[in-house]
Amino acid sequence: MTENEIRPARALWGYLTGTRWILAGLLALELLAHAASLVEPLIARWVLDEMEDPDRVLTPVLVLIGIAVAGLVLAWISTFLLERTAQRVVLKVRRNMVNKLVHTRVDVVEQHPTGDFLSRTGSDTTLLEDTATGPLVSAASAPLALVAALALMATIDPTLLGLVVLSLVATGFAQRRALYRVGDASEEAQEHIGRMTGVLQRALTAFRTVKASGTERYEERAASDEAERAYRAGVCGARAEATVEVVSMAAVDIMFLVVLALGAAKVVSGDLSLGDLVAFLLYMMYLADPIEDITHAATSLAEGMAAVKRIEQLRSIPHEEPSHERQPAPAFTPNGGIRFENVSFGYPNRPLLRDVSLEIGVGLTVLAGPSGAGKTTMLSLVERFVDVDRGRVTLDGVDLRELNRAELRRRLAYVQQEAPLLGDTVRAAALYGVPDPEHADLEGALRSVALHTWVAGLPRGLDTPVGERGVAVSGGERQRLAIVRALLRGADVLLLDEATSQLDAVTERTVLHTISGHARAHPVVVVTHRLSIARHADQVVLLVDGRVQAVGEHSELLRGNAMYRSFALLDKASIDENAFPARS
Ligand SMILES: Nc1ncnc2c1ncn2[C@@H]1O[C@H](COP(=O)(O)OP(=O)(O)OP(=O)(O)O)[C@@H](O)[C@H]1O
Repeated sequence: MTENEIRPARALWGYLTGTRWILAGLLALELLAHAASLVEPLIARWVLDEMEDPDRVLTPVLVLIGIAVAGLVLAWISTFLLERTAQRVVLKVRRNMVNKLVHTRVDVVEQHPTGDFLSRTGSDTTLLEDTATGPLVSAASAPLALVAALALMATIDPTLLGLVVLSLVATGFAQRRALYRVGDASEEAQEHIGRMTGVLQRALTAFRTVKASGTERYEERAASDEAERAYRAGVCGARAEATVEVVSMAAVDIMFLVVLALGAAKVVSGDLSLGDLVAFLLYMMYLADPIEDITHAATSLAEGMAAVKRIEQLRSIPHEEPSHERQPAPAFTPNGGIRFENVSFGYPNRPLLRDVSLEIGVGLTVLAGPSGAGKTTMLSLVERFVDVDRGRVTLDGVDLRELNRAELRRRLAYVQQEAPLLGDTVRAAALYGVPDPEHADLEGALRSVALHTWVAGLPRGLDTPVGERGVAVSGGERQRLAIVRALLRGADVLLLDEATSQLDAVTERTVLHTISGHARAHPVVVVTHRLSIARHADQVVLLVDGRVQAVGEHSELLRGNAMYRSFALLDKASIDENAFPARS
C-alpha cells in the first residue's frame, strides 16, 4: 500500500472513533450469521444421511429452520445498526467540516471556489455514508468467513480445495486494476460535481447579471459540461465496477463447474462419498456470499476512499486561531485607538501597503484615495483578516497579533463593502451578531439611519422576510440595516467600508450625522470615494498606491494636495457648504 492509500484509510479509521465498539459488535453479529450459514451444509448433510429414517430426519430439519430464522433476525439488527452507525459517522464528519470552514481564514475562503466547499461538505460526505460501516464490517468479516469455509472444505477434500484457492488468488489479481479505476473515477466524478456546483453557485449569486447579459446558455453549458464530465467519469467507474463484479461471478461459476466435474469423477471412482461432494458444493455456493461481500466492500471502499481524500483536503485547511494569542484583551480606554506603525503588507506576489504609519483615535477618520490603493486592506488588517508583513497594528497600544482574535473582533464593528445581510427577517438582519439583542435599542438605531418609516410600511414590520442575500431590500436599505447592526454591536471601534455609497443625498445626511455623533465617543473609520463625509472628519487620510500621501482635515487637504483637490472637485457635495450641515 502506498502512502496515498494509507492516509485516507487512517483518516477513515479516525472518523470511526466512538463507534468502533458498535462496529466490533456488528462484526461479531456478522460472524455469527456466517457461522450459521457455515453450519447449514453440515446439517444438510445430516438431513441427507438421515433421509431413510423419517423419525430421525425431523431434528436436523427443525435445526435448519431455527438457524434460518435466527439468521433473519440477526440480519435485521445488523442492517439497522450499520445504517445508524454510518449516519453517526457522517454527522460527525460534517460537523467537523463545518467547524473547519467557519473557523478558517478569510483569504482561504475567498480564494477557493465556494461550490467546491459545498460539494465536499454535501456530496462527498453522502458518498462516505455508503462506505463508513457496511463495507468496513464486510471487509473484516467476509475474509474470515471465507477462511472458515475453506478450512471446512479442507476437511472434505484438500485437492478440490487447492483448486478453489488458486482460482480465488487469480480472481483477486484480475480485479486489482479495475478496483483502482473505480477509486480514481469516483474521485474525478466528485471533482467535476464540485466544479458544477461552483458554476451554478456563481451564476445564481449574480443571477440578474446573467439574465441581463443574456449568458444563460453560457452558464448552462459551463454547468452541463461539468455534469457531463462527472457522468463520463461515473460511467468509467461503472465499467470498472461491472468488471470487478463479473470477474467474481465468473470465478464462482467456473470454480463450481470444475469442482462438480472433478468431484463427480471422484465419486464415481469411490474417492469421495456423495454426501461429501454435496457438502463441498454447498460450501462452494456458500463461498459466493463472502466473495460477493468482499467485491462490494472493495468497490465501495475504493469510492469511499476517494471521498475521504477530498474530505481530508477540506479538513486540512488552516484554522484561523494561532495558539500564542494572549487573552483577555486589555479594557478599552477612551484615549486609546488604532495605530498603524510602519506597516507593510502584500498579497501573494503583490506588494501593497508600504510603510504606513497612522494614528486613529476617537473621532472620525476618513480613508480616501483611488481605487485599489489599499483602503479595504487597511480595514482587513484591523479585523485581522490578514496580518502585517512588517511593522505592527495596535489597539490601545497592544499589538493585534497578541490579542485574542475573537475578543478583538468583539470590540470592532465592521460593515463590509457589499453590506450583505444575514438573517431571514429585517429584525434578524439588524440584530445579527449583536451580543445582547434583547436589550438592543433597535427602534432608536433604525430611526438614526432613517429606516423606521420604511420598517413601519413593511407588510410584517420587523418580521418581514428579507429574502436570500437580502435581495428583497434595496441597496440603500441594505447598507443602512448593516450600519444599524454595526451600531447595535456596542463595539469600541466602528469600521465602515463604502457603507453609504448607495444612499441618496438626503438619507446620507441623516446617516452621516449618526456616524459623526458616534465618532464623538469612539474611533470611527470610514472608507469612501464620496468625499461629502470628509468635511466632517477629524482627519482625512489620502492613500495612494499603498502609501499614506497626506493626512489632515478636509480643508487642509483641499488647499494643499492637488490629487485630493481633483477628487473633491469631482464630488461636488464635498465642497458644497449646503450639502449638509458642517461638523460643529
Ligand atoms: N485577497 C486578495 N488577494 C490578492 N489581491 C488582493 C486581495 N484583496 C485585494 N487585493 C488587491 O489589492 C489591491 C488593493 O485592494 P483594496 O480592496 O484594499 O483597495 P481599495 O483601495 O479598497 O479599492 P476600492 O476603492 O476599489 O475598494 C487591489 O489591487 C486588489 O486587487
